[in-house]
Amino acid sequence: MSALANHSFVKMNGIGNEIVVLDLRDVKHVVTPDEARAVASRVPYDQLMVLQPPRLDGTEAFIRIYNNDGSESGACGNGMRCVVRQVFGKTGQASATFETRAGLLNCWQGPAPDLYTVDMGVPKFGWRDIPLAEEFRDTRYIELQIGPIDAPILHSPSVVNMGNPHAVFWVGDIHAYDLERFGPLLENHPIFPERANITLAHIIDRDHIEMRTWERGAGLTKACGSAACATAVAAARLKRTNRIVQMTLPGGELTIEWRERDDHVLMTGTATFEFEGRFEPSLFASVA
Ligand SMILES: N[C@@H](CCC[C@H](N)C(=O)O)C(=O)O
Repeated sequence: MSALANHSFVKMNGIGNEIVVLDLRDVKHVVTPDEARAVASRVPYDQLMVLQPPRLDGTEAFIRIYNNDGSESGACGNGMRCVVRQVFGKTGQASATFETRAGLLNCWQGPAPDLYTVDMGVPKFGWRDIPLAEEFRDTRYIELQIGPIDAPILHSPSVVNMGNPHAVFWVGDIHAYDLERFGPLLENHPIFPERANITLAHIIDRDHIEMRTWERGAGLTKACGSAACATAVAAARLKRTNRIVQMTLPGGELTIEWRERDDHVLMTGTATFEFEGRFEPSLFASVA
């Protein structure tokens, strides 16, 4: 029987990004892609955040992040705020460090009781780090377009790795494009050997950007925290915004700071508890 049978979980959201938090620190089990998909079929989520026993001194947990298609990601900003809220609520801590595939993440209580800040680390811009399938010396804009060659619909995205790959297309109206149609084409474009998260972003002014994202492995979501970080950094890199910006996403607001002194990206926003449940054993009956 699956180790997840009868195990409790918590359903949350990070400004509308649907998150399931599963604390497996007391169980020696690595969730399989089949199990991740089985969970998504019963408790629909964008990301499943699994807490495993800590591997390093001074960390609370090693976090595995699953998309609802069963693939794994190195980063999930909104999911991390949900994990942080759960852990702080249980222990009374006001700060903690977690390990993910992308490295160590320091997290702390934000400037108001319902706000949580995650240090998302240092963005990477090298073409091999994104990763891209071919060399681009300047990743502030890369040559990539969809639509007719002489009248492209979307073109010249900025690319950033924020623990996961992101492409940001700069547009005048984020609602004027069929992201559900173009998202999968761009996510799976051969230029992105590990696929990519695809964002449409509109710079309102030097302190404010609005955006929406088609997520790798999860589809259209109400919010993507790492995409908000990637977009803020890409805009500041183009000198079009300041290093602290307000990000408006379909599900809510995030504040992103690309810290001057060490280039770390700090993401601040809310995390919302929805309900707690327990997995029925039958859910995993046909799972390897
Ligand atoms: N929603 C997340 C990002 C989730 C991971 C992404 N789909 C990927 O595979 O890279 C966030 O808030 O950052």
